[in-house]
Amino acid sequence: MLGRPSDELNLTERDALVAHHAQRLQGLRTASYGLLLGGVETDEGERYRIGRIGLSDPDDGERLLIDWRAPVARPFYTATPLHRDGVRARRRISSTDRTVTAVYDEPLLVDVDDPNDLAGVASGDAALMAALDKPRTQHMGDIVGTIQREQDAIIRGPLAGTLVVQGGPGTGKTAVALQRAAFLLYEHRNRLAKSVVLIVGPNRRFLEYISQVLPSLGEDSAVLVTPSTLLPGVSATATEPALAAEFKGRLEIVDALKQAVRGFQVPNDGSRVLRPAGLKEMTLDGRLLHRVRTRGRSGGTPHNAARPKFETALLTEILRLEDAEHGASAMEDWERRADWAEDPAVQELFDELWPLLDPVEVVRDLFSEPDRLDAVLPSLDPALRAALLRSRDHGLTPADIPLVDELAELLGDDPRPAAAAATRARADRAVDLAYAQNVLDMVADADADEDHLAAPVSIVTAATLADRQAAGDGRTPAERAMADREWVYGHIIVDEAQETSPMLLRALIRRCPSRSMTLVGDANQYTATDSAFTWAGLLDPQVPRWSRTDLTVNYRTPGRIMRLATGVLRRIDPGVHEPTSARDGEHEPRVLRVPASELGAAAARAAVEALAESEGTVGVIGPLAMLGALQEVRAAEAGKASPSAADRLWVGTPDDAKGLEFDAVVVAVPPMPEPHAISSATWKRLYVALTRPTQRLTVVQAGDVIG
Ligand SMILES: Nc1ncnc2c1ncn2[C@@H]1O[C@H](COP(=O)(O)OP(=O)(O)OP(=O)(O)O)[C@@H](O)[C@H]1O
Repeated sequence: MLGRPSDELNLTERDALVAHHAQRLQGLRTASYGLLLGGVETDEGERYRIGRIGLSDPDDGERLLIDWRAPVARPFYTATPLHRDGVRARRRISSTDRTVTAVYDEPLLVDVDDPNDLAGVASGDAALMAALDKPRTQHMGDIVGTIQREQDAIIRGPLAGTLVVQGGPGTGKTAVALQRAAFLLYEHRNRLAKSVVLIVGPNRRFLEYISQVLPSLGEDSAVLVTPSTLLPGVSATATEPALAAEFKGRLEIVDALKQAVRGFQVPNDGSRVLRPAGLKEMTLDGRLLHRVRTRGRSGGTPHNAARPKFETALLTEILRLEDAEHGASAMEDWERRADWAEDPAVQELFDELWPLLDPVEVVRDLFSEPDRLDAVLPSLDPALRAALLRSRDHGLTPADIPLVDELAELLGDDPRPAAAAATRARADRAVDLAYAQNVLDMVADADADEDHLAAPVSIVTAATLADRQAAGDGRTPAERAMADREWVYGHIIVDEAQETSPMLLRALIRRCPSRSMTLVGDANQYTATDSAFTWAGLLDPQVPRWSRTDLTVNYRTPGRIMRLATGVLRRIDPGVHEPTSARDGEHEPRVLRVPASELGAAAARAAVEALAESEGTVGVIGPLAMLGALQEVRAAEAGKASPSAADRLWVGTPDDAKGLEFDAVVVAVPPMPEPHAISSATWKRLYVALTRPTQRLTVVQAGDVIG
């Protein structure tokens, strides 16, 4: 078969089978936690049980469980007494791991004017309330049992096009975005399992926080990155002034980068003297070099890929000079070119006049060499210029990453090894694809007798298997996507999307040119600059058509706390509409005023109290300057009575806290200027901090800006 030695074939077949079944088993195991979500009874008396995955009886093929994403499961989420969708009763089941903890029955065929009937309907809310009141852990849970109607419409929205989901804090944007990823992977499995969904979150802690959601829904064809880790092999660990970051995020920088690359192509600084081995020296004058540069640039080939074109042009000029000096040569042109190309002096000239460039190095050069920066951005404001310039060994910042990506495009690959490798890869791929199809046919035969295990994880296709085959190391499509800068994803989800700069959006569109994207975020949580954020401002220049849906119910922050938080937001926008809290909560927020010198100690005391008050998570949110002291509380707690205390305590800045939530939150507010002098980004950071709790809030402030 396909000319492979039979031993190798058997081994690979066995590997493919083992990998396939191991993946299926893992999916079934994961789905078995909280497997049964509930069910519906239709007007015709039919009953459907809804589950995390679909299952059929192996003996008679009867459907035992319907996958929550199947169209017939939809009324489980959307039916209400007013819009029953043919359903007369619903049952929701809550469970912890494999134990059922509560059953909520909800008749929908009711007289909505009869209070007795409505009592039954309220038990649907009880399931939601129970879910909202559950203590939080370090990992976000899925909401598959209690998705609300307005959320369901977003989750099941079409794959094509760009969808913006705008919603205030706690409206479930992250939860909905992840459920949507799981839905799309189910609905468009053939396409997305291969092409993979990219999920972009604000920071590493956030990715860790959401990391369990997709696996718990049986999905693994997703890659999770932050804007700092978007590019394989490059990561941004340094920071820079907001002024510089904002400027680098503008689309205008693309022209500057193009100019910067041109700055490396045959510098316009006079003539060069070539000293070939054993021959008379030769002067390459400015006009000649100009011609060579023009030919190298012709056709708009990326810089590195254009190097052979430049070399050919330079050699043509050298031959011409040689002919002029010594008369026409008897040797063939190609022989003479080959001879010259091997001369070390010529090679040195190639490297000097058209160096092969690395995108990271170009970024380093551009922002550490004042002359280079001035050449491409001649009339920069002095403060901005100072903010952009840094030492050459300064680390990359998140705003540099889209620039590195842009430069990678402008530079192209090193042409020499790549050309040969690409041809080889194409030939190998054809063989691997045919081979993988054979293995799959065999797996399908082996599966015929266990059809009931409707695969909860990605179905292995010939291309997928071929991909792993070609990679030679059993990597999944997600792993391959993560390692490939040029991977084109099937769909992109961006969380905290209000922080996306135009340049980052450009880099993301490059990874999904069809613009099949879901962007979730909140304009009121935009903190990168003091300007107001609008979705149209971000999207219109790069996404011709996009639609927007708003989420309006806050499932996290109790009403009592939300009122305090909204007061803060009204300082910058008196007409702002805050989301309505799903519950009012039981604990009034506490606001304590302390001398500035005692702020750290007071926040630490409040954190210890909060840890004692509940079993849940506690977040301490404060300014960067205070974090060291607060981290010490965290360390001290590790040694105290409750073994879980240190694990339950998190400490960070408002920016770190974006997207996260805690059962209890302590916000430390340092001394502030008069309210009118506080920047809008600072007010928004306070708003982010105050909206993180699910139960309790303590504000410890050195002034009186809160309350
Ligand atoms: N339908 C639901 N059922 C149960 N819990 C829900 C539901 N919708 C949202 N939640 C919960 O509400 C909390 C807030 O959700 P999420 O973090 O997704 O909000 P967000 O809009 O992303 O907030 P922020 O903008 O503040 O980051 C989470 O604990 C989430 O699980």
